[in-house]
Amino acid sequence: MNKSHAPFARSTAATAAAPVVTGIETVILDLPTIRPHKLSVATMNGQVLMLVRVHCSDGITGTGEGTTIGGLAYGGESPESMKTNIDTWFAPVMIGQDATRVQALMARVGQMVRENRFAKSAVETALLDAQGKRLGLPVSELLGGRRRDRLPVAWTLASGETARDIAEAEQMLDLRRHRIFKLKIGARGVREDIAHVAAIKAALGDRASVRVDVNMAWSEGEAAFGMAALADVGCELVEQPVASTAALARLVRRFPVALMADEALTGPESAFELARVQGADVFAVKLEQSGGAYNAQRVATIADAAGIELYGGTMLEGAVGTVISAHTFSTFAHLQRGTELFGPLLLTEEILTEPLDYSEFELTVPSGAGLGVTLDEDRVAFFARDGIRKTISLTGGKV
Ligand SMILES: O=C(O)C[C@H]1C=CC(=O)O1
Ligand SMILES: [Mn+2]
Repeated sequence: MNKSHAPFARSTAATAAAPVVTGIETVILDLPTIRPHKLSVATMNGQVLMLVRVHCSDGITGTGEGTTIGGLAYGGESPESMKTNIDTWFAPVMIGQDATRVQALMARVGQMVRENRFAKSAVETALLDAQGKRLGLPVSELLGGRRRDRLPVAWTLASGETARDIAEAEQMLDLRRHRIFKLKIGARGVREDIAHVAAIKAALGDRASVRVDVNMAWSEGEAAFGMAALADVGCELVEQPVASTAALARLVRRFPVALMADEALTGPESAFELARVQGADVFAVKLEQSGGAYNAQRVATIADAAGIELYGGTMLEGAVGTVISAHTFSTFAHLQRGTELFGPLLLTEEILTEPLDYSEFELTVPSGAGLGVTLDEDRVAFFARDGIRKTISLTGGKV
């Protein structure tokens, strides 16, 4: 080997100096939501989080999260499959490896685990959290450096009832928490949905921006009719009305309303294809869908190069998944459409020792080392599946 390359030739295997991964733990949490959340693909009556902890030989532990929407209703992974796959397949590949070389270690995982973007995102988050704590730096700085400390946050109106959605939007405006609203449509007929959007936009007027997410429920014909009608009632953006990229490309720019890709966007390759066929005005970038923070940054770079706008999406993650997304979106060169990082606010329970700061329509990106948040271990133990709560209910409170 050429000696001059020696410093860069270190494998991910353990060296005397570098801390290594010593253990990986996973846990599933079942958390209640403030109300049912109705999407065209599923109605969520609670949220399930998979937390992963990566322990390292220097005593540092990093935490990551894997979360889905409606179990398997949205994609090929569930919190339970992530837990099984991390325990069974990721852990043996990672244990004993240099914990400080996050990208090299994730490449090693990638050689042994072909798919499983969500689980990879969770594990990469934990490695980044640990490395940030080790270096005393926020994860945003490991990702190239934040460009902003605060992110605008949209709220999703998805109670399924127009009047209740309007009341909820008014409450959010009063609290100065959200002024961008995403309406979940597609479960009902197109005309009924348009009337729903029109009523909400008419009630909120210029005080708020209104967008919709169809979650692929429409045919191309319904989408053509629906997008024209949505433009007429003052909706400014339509998210993933149809499933296919080819159909998105036929719909884009035909109507005076922006078209955003979500489900069609599953990482850099699909981002490149969407850009190539000019299939969207906006990308909803999600860390889990992209396969982690670095891949989300690659998606954002492709969008920038193609003149596509960016929106920071969510898989309705809890605090940990939300915060890694916030760190990553804070590094994007452009974030024209803001974010929807409201996941923790949909849950009735706080699992951090200090809640995230949502104020003045924005979320503050934490500035402490690593993710910059601390889990409340008692709460985690309480909500763990098969954990304390179950023990209490089985024993009638006598533990
Ligand atoms: O965008 C989605 O499809 C999923 C998610 C994001 C916000 C929300 O309410 O649901
Ligand atoms: Mn969506």
